[in-house]
Amino acid sequence: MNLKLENAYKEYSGVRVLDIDKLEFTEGKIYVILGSNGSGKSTLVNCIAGFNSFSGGSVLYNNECINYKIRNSISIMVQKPYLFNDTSLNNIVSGLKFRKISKNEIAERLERYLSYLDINELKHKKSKWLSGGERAKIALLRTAILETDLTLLDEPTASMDIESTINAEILIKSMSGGKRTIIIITHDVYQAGRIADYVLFMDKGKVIEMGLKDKVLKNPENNLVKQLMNMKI
Ligand SMILES: Nc1ncnc2c1ncn2[C@@H]1O[C@H](COP(=O)(O)OP(=O)(O)OP(=O)(O)O)[C@@H](O)[C@H]1O
Repeated sequence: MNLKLENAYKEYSGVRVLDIDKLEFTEGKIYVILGSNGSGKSTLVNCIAGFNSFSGGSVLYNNECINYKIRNSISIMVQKPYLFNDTSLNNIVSGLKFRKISKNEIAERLERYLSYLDINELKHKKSKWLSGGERAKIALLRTAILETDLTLLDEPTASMDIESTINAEILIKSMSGGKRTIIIITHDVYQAGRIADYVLFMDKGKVIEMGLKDKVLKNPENNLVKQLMNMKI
């Protein structure tokens, strides 16, 4: 898959909160988006996924405008995931059932994906009883199991404990193996170092730095990114 944005922007009441000159995402790579609060990270992924809409500009997926058919190739775990009032397991497979995936295929994917995150005790629990980190694990599995060509993850591990975070990262890396592309938002620079191929840095709606992980994290060009990287503890 290839996703190209050009002059894509989002405005609320005339105020531009997202302003992308040119941005391209390519097949089989993990892109990590870092940046300050309110810099437009969620707006960007929500607009790509169709949860929100760009106010203008060009957004091409494999050289086509994003339409209903293409949306099936894109999945998103939003920042505050909504879980259905059902068991964890039913939440995880809900998207697959909606897409009419066969029972055998669902069983095979469940076995594969549940091996990454230990949710044995949560499987039959109703979502309303889950803790914040537990909800995040179910929401991540529900998104990952769809195996879409493009997966967008908005701070997927923000509420997870240390072990779950590392396991989630192993899952995320396995998802990208081969052709799938992952765009993930995080505030954890070390997480970016562990999983990214490319890192993007956003500020005030703009991408102020983008490049290979080592370049952006160790030798950035933008002054703000330089300052922030020097603040790392
Ligand atoms: N519906 C809305 N109406 C007006 N402003 C909005 C709306 N939704 C988002 N914004 C503004 O758009 C800007 C970008 O928000 P966004 O959620 O994309 O930031 P973010 O980089 O994901 O932040 P965080 O790191 O805090 O999650 C913010 O200033 C926010 O207040």
